[in-house]
Amino acid sequence: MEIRHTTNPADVKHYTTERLRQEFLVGGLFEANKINMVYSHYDRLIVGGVLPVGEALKLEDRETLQTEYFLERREIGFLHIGGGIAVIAVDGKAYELSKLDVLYVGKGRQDVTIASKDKNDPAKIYLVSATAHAEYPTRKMTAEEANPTHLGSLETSNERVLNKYIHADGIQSCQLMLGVTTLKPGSVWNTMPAHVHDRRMEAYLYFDLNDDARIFHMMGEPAETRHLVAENEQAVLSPPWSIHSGAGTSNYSFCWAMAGENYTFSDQEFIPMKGLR
Ligand SMILES: O=C[C@H](O)[C@@H](O)CC(=O)C(=O)O
Ligand SMILES: [Zn+2]
Repeated sequence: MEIRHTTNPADVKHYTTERLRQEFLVGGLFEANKINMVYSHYDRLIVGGVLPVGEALKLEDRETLQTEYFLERREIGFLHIGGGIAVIAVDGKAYELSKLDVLYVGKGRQDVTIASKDKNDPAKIYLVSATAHAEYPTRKMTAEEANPTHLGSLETSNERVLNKYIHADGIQSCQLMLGVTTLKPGSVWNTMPAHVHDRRMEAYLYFDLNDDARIFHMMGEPAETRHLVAENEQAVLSPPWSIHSGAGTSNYSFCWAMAGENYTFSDQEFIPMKGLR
């Protein structure tokens, strides 16, 4: 899989648009019959996309991980982002996922395969994996079970619903946290006021955008902001020192996932508006 190394904020402020995209933007994840993954050295988080249209695809990359099996020292979350029903088999037990369902699989499960139930109606599955030291049970959660939190307002163009799946009060994990935020029609801003959490990195996957829609994803140190222009189904790797906020040309959804220290969703430092540059 592709490896992305870490960067120093003192250097990043000198990056061109192209270099920023090379380091932080991830595209092309969803290709027929492939599991495409990117290994970030920020908290060793792996993000990936799966679009199974044939035989079940096995989760593996021995060349990169140099372990006997993928989850030997890792845990993983799968999020169904659209299309037909997905079938994820974990050591022989099959779980069916529909849109916005999440499946967590803990350390130690040796055989994980991903397929579409109907090859003519393929599923799109996004995955996020972090290193793990202990085993937690495999668990599926639907959006309804994910404890929706209502945030923002239409007046400030950021009315949205935040669903937390994998976190301290939801699906248990070692360090992985994962959820989905969906903007209401007419709302375009996510995560503003912005925040940072130097204890954890974060990865976003933007989805449910039209082909012509774009997200201007805000990143950088609060007083040194930059942006990435993202398309549908592109991911952003957000360093722990960076804000992660976006404005779209329409409403959209995004998956947010975090790994690192402090397994507490509310461990965030909000940036006062006067602190943004
Ligand atoms: O640390 C938490 C993450 O940045 C997201 O949960 C923020 C988010 O989804 C939102 O405000 O809409
Ligand atoms: Zn955050």
